[in-house]
Amino acid sequence: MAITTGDRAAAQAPPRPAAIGIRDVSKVFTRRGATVRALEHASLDIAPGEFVSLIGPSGCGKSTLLKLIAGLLEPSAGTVTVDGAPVTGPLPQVGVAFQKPTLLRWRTVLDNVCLPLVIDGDRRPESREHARRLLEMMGLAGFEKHYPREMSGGMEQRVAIARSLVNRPSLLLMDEPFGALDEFTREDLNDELLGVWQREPKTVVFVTHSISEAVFLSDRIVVMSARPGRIHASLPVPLPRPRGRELRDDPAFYEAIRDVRAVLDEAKGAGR
Ligand SMILES: Nc1ncnc2c1ncn2[C@@H]1O[C@H](COP(=O)(O)OP(=O)(O)OP(=O)(O)O)[C@@H](O)[C@H]1O
Repeated sequence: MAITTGDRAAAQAPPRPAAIGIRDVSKVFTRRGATVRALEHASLDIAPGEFVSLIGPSGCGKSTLLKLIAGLLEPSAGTVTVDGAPVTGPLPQVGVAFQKPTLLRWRTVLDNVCLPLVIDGDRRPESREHARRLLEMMGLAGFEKHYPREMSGGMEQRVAIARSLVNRPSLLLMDEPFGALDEFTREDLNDELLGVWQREPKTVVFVTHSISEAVFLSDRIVVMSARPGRIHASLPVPLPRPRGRELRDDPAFYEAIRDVRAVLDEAKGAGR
């Protein structure tokens, strides 16, 4: 099931209307008189419900692209739309999860998950119940009253993911959320994330440095090249769903990893 150049071209145009539209977007940073072209002429459509990973060499603009979609940065040129409307700031339908879980030490696990509800002024008991259910889905039933200091790194990250989902975002942006975790914990969390995504379908954009993680999770992998950051290829992942841990022993999984690695090597060359 090799990924061909034809697939790459076809993947540029998903059949459904876009949840995210990135049109000829460039981002230039200026710091102490120096200019960094972080992203140049990036165009990409992401369909509703699609799980897309961004992968590429360090500094190729993955986080920048994610922050542009999140409304945390403004493009220097081009437009970013979410659900058809131009992004001008953070949006209520967008959840974000970053590499550091950044939990509030003085709040319990459940109160950390409920923080976005407090910010939204949502005091409904059913919303708090939803927070409990998310903790359960993330394998943390019984830990509601614990404090972050009593949790491991992997458990803290599970809490952060439950928090990012609590106000039922239709779009979830994740920037290397499992990058600091050991491989076993990362695989467990990949399984749990897919479980939640299958139960509560939503569009996900996921930044990672791990090819196997990107293949396991994604419908499509967008490979970026560096200096300046550009979109090099868009690769559909030809593996059926639902995906469970047995997939990690499947030769088709390794074949897909090999194909993505080859394109990533090509992208690294393109950036030099
Ligand atoms: N706020 C900023 N000010 C100046 N330069 C920035 C800023 N944010 C990012 N950059 C630069 O833009 C480029 C792209 O950065 P970005 O963090 O998007 O890359 P990345 O692909 O996510 O990197 P990594 O894989 O290492 O996390 C880098 O050269 C970085 O130094």
